[in-house]
Amino acid sequence: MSQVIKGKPVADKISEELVLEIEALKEKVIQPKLTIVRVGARPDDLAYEKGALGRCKKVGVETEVKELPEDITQDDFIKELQNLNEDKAVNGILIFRPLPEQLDESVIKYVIAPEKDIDCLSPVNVGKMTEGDKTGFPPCTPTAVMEILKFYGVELQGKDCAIIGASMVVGKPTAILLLNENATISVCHIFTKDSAKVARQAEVVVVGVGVPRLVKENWIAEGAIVIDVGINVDNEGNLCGDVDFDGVKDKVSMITPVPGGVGSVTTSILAKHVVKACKQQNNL
Ligand SMILES: NC(=O)C1=CN([C@@H]2O[C@H](COP(=O)(O)OP(=O)(O)OC[C@H]3O[C@@H](n4cnc5c(N)ncnc54)[C@H](OP(=O)(O)O)[C@@H]3O)[C@@H](O)[C@H]2O)C=CC1
Ligand SMILES: Nc1nc(=O)c2c([nH]1)NC[C@@H]1CN(c3ccc(C(=O)N[C@@H](CCC(=O)O)C(=O)O)cc3)C=[N+]21
Repeated sequence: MSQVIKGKPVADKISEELVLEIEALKEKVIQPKLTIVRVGARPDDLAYEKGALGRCKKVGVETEVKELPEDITQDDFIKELQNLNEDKAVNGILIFRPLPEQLDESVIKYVIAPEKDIDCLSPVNVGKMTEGDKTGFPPCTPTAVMEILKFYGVELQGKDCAIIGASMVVGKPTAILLLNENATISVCHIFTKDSAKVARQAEVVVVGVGVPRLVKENWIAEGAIVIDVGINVDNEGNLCGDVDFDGVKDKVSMITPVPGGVGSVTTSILAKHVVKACKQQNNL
């Protein structure tokens, strides 16, 4: 029996908890605030921004979007970021990635204040995540993957997991978070000889590659659990994942849909991280 595991119940549960936490903060006259830094207007960034602003409003996190020109210089960008680091009213900073070419992420990642870095750009947070230090902020999307697996009762200890895609926003951190739950991990990327074979041997498959419906029926073992992180627009203009949902759905035990899966939980995690940052900054 295949179960389509939706993001909404997971997102709703997180949001309900956040509403209570934020009410308690407001009684102390503390207002959590997220600032989004967007350079230019990539459709991907705008889609995430829309979801993020909507979710934050719903739970009571204040938001601000710093929209910067596509051709902003590295020096000007760093000045803007330093202002946000110093602004006491700002608890969380989300910088949309990838940044345009003239901006050097390898420098910028050391500028963002780690305690405000709610999507794991800073090496401090990458290190904390790797060590399993819960005071840090792992990236929101991989955290959403973990929350979905937890919500639907998937036991990870000792499980064989395959991750298809190895970016710093999705694949690599997901591998680390699964490893921290004592799963056994294989990570596939563009140089992997046979990703389908690796996926076929796994009990849990997490996919984040950005290729519409790449993962077909012959990639998936009978009864596997499939988490599809991809958000793509296909040739007909429809939103679709990196997994051929219709092709694999009868073979799996659980699968996330797109839309309505991981993407809908990511924004709740974002709001949750802002509240966590706010509490830490107020020594609560
Ligand atoms: N649900 C959500 O909230 C979010 C969804 N996304 C979605 O997730 C997807 C991935 O995003 P992102 O990680 O940023 O993308 P990137 O392009 O940064 O990374 C894609 C990764 O997949 C690998 N890859 C590409 N093609 C293949 C292939 N045929 N076989 C195996 N590996 C492959 C790449 O390998 P290499 O590096 O070697 O080229 C790379 O590691 C996109 O659809 C994006 O829209 C992204 C963020 C949040
Ligand atoms: N630092 C950084 N972190 C990111 O995680 C990141 C990024 N930069 N840059 C852009 C990409 C793209 N991305 C999306 C997330 C959600 C939707 C999305 O459509 N969300 C819908 C739900 C979609 C669904 O239901 O599956 C919503 O929130 O309402 C789209 C795109 C994040 N990214």
